[in-house]
Amino acid sequence: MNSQGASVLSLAEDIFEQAKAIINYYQANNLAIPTFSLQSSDPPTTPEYQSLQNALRTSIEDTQRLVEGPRKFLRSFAAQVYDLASFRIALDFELFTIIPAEGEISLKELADRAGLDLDRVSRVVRMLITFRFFEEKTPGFISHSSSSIVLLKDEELRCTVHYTLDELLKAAADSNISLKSTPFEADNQNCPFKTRHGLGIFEWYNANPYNASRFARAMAGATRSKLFYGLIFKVLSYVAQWIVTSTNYVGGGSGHISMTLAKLFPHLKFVVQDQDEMLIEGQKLISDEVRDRVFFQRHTFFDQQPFKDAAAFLIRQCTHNWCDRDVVTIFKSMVPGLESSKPGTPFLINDIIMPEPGIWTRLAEREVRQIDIVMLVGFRAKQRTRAEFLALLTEADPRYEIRNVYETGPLGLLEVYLRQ
Ligand SMILES: C[S@@+](CC[C@H](N)C(=O)[O-])C[C@H]1O[C@@H](n2cnc3c(N)ncnc32)[C@H](O)[C@@H]1O
Repeated sequence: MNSQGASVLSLAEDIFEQAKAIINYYQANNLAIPTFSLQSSDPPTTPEYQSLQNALRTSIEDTQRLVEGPRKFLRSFAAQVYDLASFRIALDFELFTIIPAEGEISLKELADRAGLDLDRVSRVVRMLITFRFFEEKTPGFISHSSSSIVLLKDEELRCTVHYTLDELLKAAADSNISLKSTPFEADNQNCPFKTRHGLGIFEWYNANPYNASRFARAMAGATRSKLFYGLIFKVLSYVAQWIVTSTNYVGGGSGHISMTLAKLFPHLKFVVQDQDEMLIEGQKLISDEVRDRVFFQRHTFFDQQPFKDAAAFLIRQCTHNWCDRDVVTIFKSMVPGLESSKPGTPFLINDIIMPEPGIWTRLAEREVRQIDIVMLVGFRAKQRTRAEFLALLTEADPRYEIRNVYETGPLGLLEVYLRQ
């Protein structure tokens, strides 16, 4: 049935069938069915499970919309500002890490240790309890819930939520000011982040090492995706068969991807190029297992690529930070590196490849469009479709060709070569 003809009852029937399919998946794969207990494990991340999950979430969302109607929806949609304010306070005052993994803490002790008065700590915590973050099983005593404990245990996820609710939320709030002041300019000097913080995002991180370190940890966690490793693995396995040399990773951040890939490909070396702050973070993360095969090099991708004879060049989640004009420069700067490597050296672009509207399911499309708007707020940049990538590559050098596109998941991969 198309969504216009959906009724609450037909949607409820869909929900029942979709929930059964999810339970069948758990049973068929011998997995424990999720509960709200602290021991409950994360849902699977396989494409098959994600498609079942998406279908059920879409039906639940549609049912909720029909039942509450647009007026009530809009009220709670706009009130998310206050939900986020509570979350932000809880993160800034470290409530997620002060509350112990096991047992309870009194609100009084929580307030003392957080350095905030009892009244406001209690109100924030009780607000979050309405979202199943934390529990108050004994009046006045707080414990973790299955939702909040992940923010205690997973530091990278905590960093992701925190930097989003800190520097990015502030910038997002000023989007209108930024776009009204320069409605026809789109680059990182004319973006909401700069309007709010006075500097472009990377200059700001260079000037704010605490935030840069949090951002680097967030990147390491938020983008750790099995699907990504699957895609890169596929292409590097092919490359690694016949070249035993270095893979060059441009804008490689702290080098966490290279470190993981170095473990998967023990005969490959990796050169991670980035700005100072990210490389310092990388030196902290590197383990002895890969120390002799992952190297760091300070390099801006706007300058000509100095690395020669690479097995592959990889740029991951960088082009989305830059406007078209800058991406053309990045692609042009890569040419000397490709020309000084063996013919057929791939240039791998690992980023979201935006779908044309309406091709993906509604929730899957929303997820990548949210990231597209992050790029607008942070950089006045964008996520690009395959056709948009091709146009910029061709403008940079007409010899560029896209030979393969892997776009089975949210993070895609373009396999690009310089035609001989
Ligand atoms: C969104 S992060 C992606 C990091 C990493 N590639 C990953 O996938 O986790 C963008 C990276 O681009 C780097 N960057 C920004 N400007 C750069 C420049 N001019 N040259 C090289 N790297 C740069 C940033 O420091 C940051 O590490």
